[in-house]
Amino acid sequence: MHADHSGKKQAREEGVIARKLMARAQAENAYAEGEAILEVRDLVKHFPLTQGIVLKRQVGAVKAVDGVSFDLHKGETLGIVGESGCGKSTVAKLVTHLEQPTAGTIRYKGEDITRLSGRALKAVRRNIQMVFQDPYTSLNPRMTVGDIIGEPFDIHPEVAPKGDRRRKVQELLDVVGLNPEYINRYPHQFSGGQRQRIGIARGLALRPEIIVADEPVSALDVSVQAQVVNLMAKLQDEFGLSYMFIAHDLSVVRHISDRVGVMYLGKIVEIGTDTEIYEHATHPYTQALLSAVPVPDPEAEEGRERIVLEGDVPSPANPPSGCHFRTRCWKAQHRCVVEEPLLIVPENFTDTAGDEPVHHPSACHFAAERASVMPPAEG
Ligand SMILES: Nc1ncnc2c1ncn2[C@@H]1O[C@H](COP(=O)(O)OP(=O)(O)OP(=O)(O)O)[C@@H](O)[C@H]1O
Repeated sequence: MHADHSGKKQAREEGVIARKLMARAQAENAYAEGEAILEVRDLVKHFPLTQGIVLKRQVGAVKAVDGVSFDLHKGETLGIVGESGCGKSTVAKLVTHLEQPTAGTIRYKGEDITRLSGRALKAVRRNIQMVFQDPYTSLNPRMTVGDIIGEPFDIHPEVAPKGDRRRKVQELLDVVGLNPEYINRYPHQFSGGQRQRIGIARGLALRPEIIVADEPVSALDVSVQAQVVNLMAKLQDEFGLSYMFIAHDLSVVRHISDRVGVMYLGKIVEIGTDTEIYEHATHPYTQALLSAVPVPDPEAEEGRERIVLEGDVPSPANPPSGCHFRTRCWKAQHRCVVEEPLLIVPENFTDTAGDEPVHHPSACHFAAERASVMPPAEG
């Protein structure tokens, strides 16, 4: 009796949150360009490590995401960059509610959406969509392109009533630069770049406000990568989308990102505008990544320093004490072993020319610019 009552109460509350979120999403100008529509604070995801087959015992935890905070502003692209295993995909899954966080909060348009269920979750999911990395495995080979792109309408029939679906799917094909007549074809009949366009069309079907793209171009040839990134930039303008764009190297996100966050072992170690990160990086890890960014002009390449990081990323099940990066850092000192650096704007600190104060946060006790590793500014 009591359980039934609380179940009804929960359903009612979910309904209220769902309606609030839908109403806000529909109020076109409720959120102006540049306002934070997503606020992530102290997000943590630990995956338990267990031993034993019958009686499973927890013997530790993989600290995939270990205290991540950032804002995503309306209409912007936030690039998230870092080596394999640093927790980028897990952040993406937490934001899109494919995983539940161990701790921390996610607010969407001011509303706490961290632990939603039922109708409220459905409403949020409609507005925060994911585009996956691998266009070869993320599309069901037995479904036609029309069915793949139209599948989200099964869950949200209010967006496209049955009789209107074919037209909507054809519109989406057109929007992503594919021939609307291909609606009955199967994924294997398309190239890698075209398949990623199909994935993007599917992500757009419910007219979300936020798209979380997890390495959307990493599986594609370099020549095709630029086309897909350009398409995403065009769609962003057309639909006023906000993107979280995940990649493992800095060169991919440079063209599209307004701001970039650099992740290492479950934490953001530096975050700033594209100019701050690409021209005034102060964290040694960001500098190492920047030094590996290829530049086409051999003259510009001359005199640039290449920082080669020793060893692999340590296991997130057993990260180093203090600063997680210290085991691979040439600046590491005793302080780095005992004191974890906070992600803060370094105090009284100016750029390499000594005239501009540095304004962006960097989680390093010895944050400082190193001009010799920066790739030249984009022309
Ligand atoms: N479901 C899970 N169970 C246990 N460990 C997991 C799970 N998902 C991810 N991990 C671990 O969490 C860490 C972070 O993984 P994640 O996939 O988020 O990293 P990533 O930076 O996206 O790497 P990649 O680019 O290789 O996908 C890794 O050590 C990974 O093995």
